[in-house]
Amino acid sequence: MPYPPPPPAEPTKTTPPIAFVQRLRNRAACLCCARCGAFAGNDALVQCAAPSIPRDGASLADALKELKIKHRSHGVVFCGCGAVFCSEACLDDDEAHALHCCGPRAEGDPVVAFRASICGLPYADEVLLAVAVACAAVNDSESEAAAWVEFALSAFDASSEDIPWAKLIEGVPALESLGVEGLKRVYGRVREEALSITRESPLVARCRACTDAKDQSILVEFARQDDYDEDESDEPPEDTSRAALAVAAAFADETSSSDEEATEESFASVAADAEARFEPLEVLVLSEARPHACAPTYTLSANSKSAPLTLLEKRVAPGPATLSRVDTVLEREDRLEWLKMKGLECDCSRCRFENGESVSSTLLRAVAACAERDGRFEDALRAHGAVLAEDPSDGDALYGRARVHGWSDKWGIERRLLEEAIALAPDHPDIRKAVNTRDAYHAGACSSRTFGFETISRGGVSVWSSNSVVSSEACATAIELAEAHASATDGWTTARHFAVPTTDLPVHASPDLLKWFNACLKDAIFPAVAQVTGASSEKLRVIDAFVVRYDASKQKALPLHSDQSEYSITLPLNDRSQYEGGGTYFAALDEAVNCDTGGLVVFPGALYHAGAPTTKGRRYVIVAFLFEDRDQDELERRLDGADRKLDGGAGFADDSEDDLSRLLANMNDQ
Ligand SMILES: O=C(O)CCC(=O)C(=O)O
Ligand SMILES: [Fe+2]
Repeated sequence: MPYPPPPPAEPTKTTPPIAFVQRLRNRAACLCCARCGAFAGNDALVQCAAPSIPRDGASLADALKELKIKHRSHGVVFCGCGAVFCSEACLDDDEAHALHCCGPRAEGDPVVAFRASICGLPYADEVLLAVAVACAAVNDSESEAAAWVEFALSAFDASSEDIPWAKLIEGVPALESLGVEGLKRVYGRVREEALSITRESPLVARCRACTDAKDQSILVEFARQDDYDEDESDEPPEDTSRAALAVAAAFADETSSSDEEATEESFASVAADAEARFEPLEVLVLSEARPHACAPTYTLSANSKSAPLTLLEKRVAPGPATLSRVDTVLEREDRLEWLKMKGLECDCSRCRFENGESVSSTLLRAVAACAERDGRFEDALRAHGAVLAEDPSDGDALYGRARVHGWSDKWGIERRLLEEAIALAPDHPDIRKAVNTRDAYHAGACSSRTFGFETISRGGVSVWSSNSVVSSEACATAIELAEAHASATDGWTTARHFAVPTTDLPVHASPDLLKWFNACLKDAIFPAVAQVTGASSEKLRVIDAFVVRYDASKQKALPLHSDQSEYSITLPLNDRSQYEGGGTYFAALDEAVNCDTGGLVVFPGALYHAGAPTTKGRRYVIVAFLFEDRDQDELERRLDGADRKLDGGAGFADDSEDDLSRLLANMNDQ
């Protein structure tokens, strides 16, 4: 990718939420430590078990025993009531939990009865959360929870929901001071104010981070059990955890060498849609203090140990730290509707901008940034456009406008806009960097060589592979250059690609490697890609190119993903005798495609693919993201005047910046 994706979240201030809710049978199947919010247990085991375990706490431990998981060795601590903790310390520390815990309680205890009666309610999580908050408040009058409860009591009408609060009070006399009315109010407030925080499924993240071989083999074994998820409820089967585990299975050492076929089978059958099917973890956080904005400056995200308040942008608008009470993806009317239900009105900069009012450039930056984060690219362009209307040489907006086109797969337009941007804001560091990357790679005339390719097709999907495109001597040189550069600098990077980071080194970071690669592009790679895809070799362009290093004892694989490219290539640099496994796995083909040193795999970037695990040794491969710059033709054709008549004479009389923008906008529409 030519740019980093939306800025990596930078935790600036940690504000622990008042309470976490544990969703034992929710769709996301994730458990958090009831005390600190850490994902309970070592990795995914408990989370995986969640769909199949009964909600009432007493049988949780039994259910897990049946699953033959030695959960204690994974650091999970269960309270008999069904609450899960990450450690004994957290269990001991959680005084609020101790208050309403029904673990040591006998069958028929009012608290047990209370839990049993709420577990079927659609808002059971919020009820539990309200109980946790109420308990924390009566336990510690200094706590944030206490202040929050006080607020709820003073400012909220009792909720009419039919929940047996009296039973709870019967079992937890300390709650008597709040009374049924008080508990109702707290609950009502929780429902109104609880903020749903979504984030990437922790399960996926965990699987990704899972490097311990022992854990992996347990995960794999678990993924293969057929009967663990039998669920007698009417709900549709929840197999997302299995899917995640199948992804994890693909990472496992033992199985990929001893029972490769079985692993590949389970991997292929479920992993393709695994990520798409995960519902993100929801942590409900109560946060009355921070004002709402539809393009907030902060977000709350669940981390491994806490829920940090995260600054969304480095260059944020001045003013108070804001959080959004609504999903920022919603249209204005829907947001207002939701806010109304929460008793809030909104007059934030985003609402005003969307209402046609004028908003300062500083605030528009936050509006644009929020739109970019949400993937609302049209909205982002409107906001960048409004900044540029005020100041046509605003570097941030010029860069933002180009970047958004890149993210929308309009790489040709992105290039033109970068050209325009560098002319208007030559000192802007991001624009300069993007232009330098763009200009680094070969573009133009290529050799007319042809290569022997095998086409692997299934269900309308094709991938091409050739065993000899670049010589093995040349490939050995590339490895030497890459390693030499890595040891002379900061080494291999691991965070250049946000969603699926590889251990890699950008080709353009090393002048020698770049020179080597450009010669390969011109002489072999572009002609080869053109040969199989039908693209014009002269119009092929590199979006990004990097040397990836897989190592059986370090990063051995890459999860399923699609690339931001029209075509992608992988070019193995070392001999197959130096490693086992490896190759590019294609979900649609259900096959990992690999080739000899200097060979080439070419595929459409949109195809769902993964880096198959390198199970032994080390594997080097060059990956490049490419596109065919057809827009150049289009631009020339239009500027030639060919379209002026069609445009009724209103077309592109000169190539002023305005006309270029219009032209680009027109091309956008096509
Ligand atoms: O290693 C491979 O074969 C695939 C790498 C890949 O897909 C990527 O880096 O985007
Ligand atoms: Fe990829």
